[in-house]
Amino acid sequence: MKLEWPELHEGTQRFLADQEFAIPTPVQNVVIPYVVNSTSVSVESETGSGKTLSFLIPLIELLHKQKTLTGLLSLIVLPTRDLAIQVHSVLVSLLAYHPDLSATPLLVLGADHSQDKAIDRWAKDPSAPAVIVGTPGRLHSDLMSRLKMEHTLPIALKGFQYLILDECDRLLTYGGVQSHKAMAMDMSQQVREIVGLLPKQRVTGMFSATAPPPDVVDLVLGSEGRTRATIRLTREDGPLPSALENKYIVVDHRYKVVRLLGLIRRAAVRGDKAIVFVNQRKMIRYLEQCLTHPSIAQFYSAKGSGRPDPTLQFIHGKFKQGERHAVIESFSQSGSGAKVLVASDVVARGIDFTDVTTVIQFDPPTQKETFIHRVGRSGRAGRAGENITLVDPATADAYLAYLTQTEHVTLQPLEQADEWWPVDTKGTILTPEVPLTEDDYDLKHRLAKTVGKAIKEAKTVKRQKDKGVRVKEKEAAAVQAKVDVLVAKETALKEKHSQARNHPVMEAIRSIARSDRDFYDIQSEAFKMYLSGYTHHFLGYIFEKNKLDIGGVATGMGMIALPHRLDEYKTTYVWFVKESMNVGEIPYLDPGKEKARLEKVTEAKQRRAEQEAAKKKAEAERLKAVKTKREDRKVQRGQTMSKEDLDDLMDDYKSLKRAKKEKKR
Ligand SMILES: Nc1ncnc2c1ncn2[C@@H]1O[C@H](COP(=O)(O)OP(=O)(O)OP(=O)(O)O)[C@@H](O)[C@H]1O
Repeated sequence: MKLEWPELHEGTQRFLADQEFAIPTPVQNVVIPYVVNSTSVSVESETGSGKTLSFLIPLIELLHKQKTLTGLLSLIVLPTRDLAIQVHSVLVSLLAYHPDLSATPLLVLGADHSQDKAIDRWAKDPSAPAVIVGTPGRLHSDLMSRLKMEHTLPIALKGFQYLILDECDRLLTYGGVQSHKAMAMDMSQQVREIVGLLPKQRVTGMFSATAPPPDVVDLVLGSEGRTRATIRLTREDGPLPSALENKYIVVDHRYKVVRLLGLIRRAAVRGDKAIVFVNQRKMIRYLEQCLTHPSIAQFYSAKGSGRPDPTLQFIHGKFKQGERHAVIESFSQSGSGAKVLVASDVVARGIDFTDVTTVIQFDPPTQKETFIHRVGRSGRAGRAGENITLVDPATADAYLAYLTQTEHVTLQPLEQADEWWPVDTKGTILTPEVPLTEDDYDLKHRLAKTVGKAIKEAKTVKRQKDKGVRVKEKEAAAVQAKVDVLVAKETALKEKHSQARNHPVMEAIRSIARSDRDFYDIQSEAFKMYLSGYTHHFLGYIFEKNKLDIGGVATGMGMIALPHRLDEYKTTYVWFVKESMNVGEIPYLDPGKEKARLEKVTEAKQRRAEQEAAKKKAEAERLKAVKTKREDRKVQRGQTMSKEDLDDLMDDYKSLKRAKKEKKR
């Protein structure tokens, strides 16, 4: 396939020359001519392949073709604000080369009011030519509803030409994860309603690295009588760019954080730019507290390599838009030394970070398509890149097999993995002393099933013996021997498990937890969320809740105690060494917070003491009242006998005597 730019407007040619884009990418090569000729397209093309310009360049060409530009000319819908900002900025740069096009590029985003005035101005006069880039929520419930309510939609849509749905599968379907379902269903409904309002005579472009199902495409593009093309430009042998290397490391939950420090050190030593994808934002908060702590930062230092220590940044969906934008901008800039961004999936799709060399998946993604999008943050536009996915021994085989068979992505073990552990201040590599093997893990699960059963069996035999039931001695001894063997194995394995605690990184994390209440709270929250989030996985048959090594997760996070409420997980075999300290006594480092906490503790103690004293007093009064009542009754009873009953008794006695005398006579 010969790659050359088609005949484009002179402004676009200058833009491409300035960007030094000598030839189009394959997707641009195919898509641009279709759209310029008013053919709707559904495009599936790998991450980083240049889809953005494949829809923006023809937009400009279409605008040039139009005689008069009026109202909303094109609508570009994207699933996240960051992505919308990015696409809007490319559009603005491109339009700058076309001063003769009088279309205003507007950005319509939820929780961003910087463009409110411009949007308001346009909504008041929607015949003004505009191209709108936005996210579904704000477009649907703000802009479109307003135009509908003010009956100006027909004016606004008079000159409408081109609808673009980028990351269309995310916009129109949900990823199959329950926790996100409600939100994503909402988004797809909003998008469908927006599409329903637009003129049927239009060009539509649907773009993603992971196409939605054909019925969803039909719904948007129309199945019959429309000029449309389905373009699939992914490689035959897999959906990922060929320059991407895909690797994995098997790591027990106990060593997951330790291993992450090792991989950050690897990035530092090599001067990489890496993104670490983590499933939950609370875990990101925990990692932020943990990794940026001075006692932990030493473990991933690049000391001795001649390179500076890495810069760490963090991002998740709860960051304010301004902060999010600042992090994305600063991470995108190149600089000396390694950069590591610990991120949630908020930046998994579409964000065009420059020169990301490595993607580390701390957790396997919970949504099907996310793997491809996460990995696609590196190896963009033909550059080299690598993906390192962390898998735990219990799920490794099944997960890797799933990736190969269903996603057509085969991961290779990370070479020289033994080197990539944290270091101490002298530069010595802190390899775990007792790495747990897959066999250990299997054994643990077998023991979980057999030890309890064997102990129960032995108890039944003992009970029968105690009752005098005759039990064959040989059989009883065999049952006991079985118990002894299993318990010995269990003890040895437990010992091996608990030895993981001795790793200096874990000791350092526990030491923070013992002395910093904020850290302890964040850590406990992250742990709880990790457990509940573990089940919200589209591969629930691989990531089974009752097989999760809870004790391992807690140990690996450097926890000193397990949160109380783990009832839900009682089926799991939890091996965890709890520290003897009373966690209620962990202080806040912030003097103000600690003072307030101590005051609260004192108040609570005082309140408890007062309540106790009041209770005692009430009890004493009650007892006293009961005693008095009893004594009163006794006295009362005594008085009645002497006054009335004794007289009666005497009378009875006298009359009896009299009667006897008379009888004798
Ligand atoms: N013709 C070209 N030649 C060289 N680089 C290009 C060309 N077109 C685009 N690029 C660059 O390629 C990078 C990736 O482009 P883009 O963000 O459009 O990818 P994408 O296919 O949308 O990726 P994703 O699926 O992750 O959203 C960008 O940095 C862009 O500037």
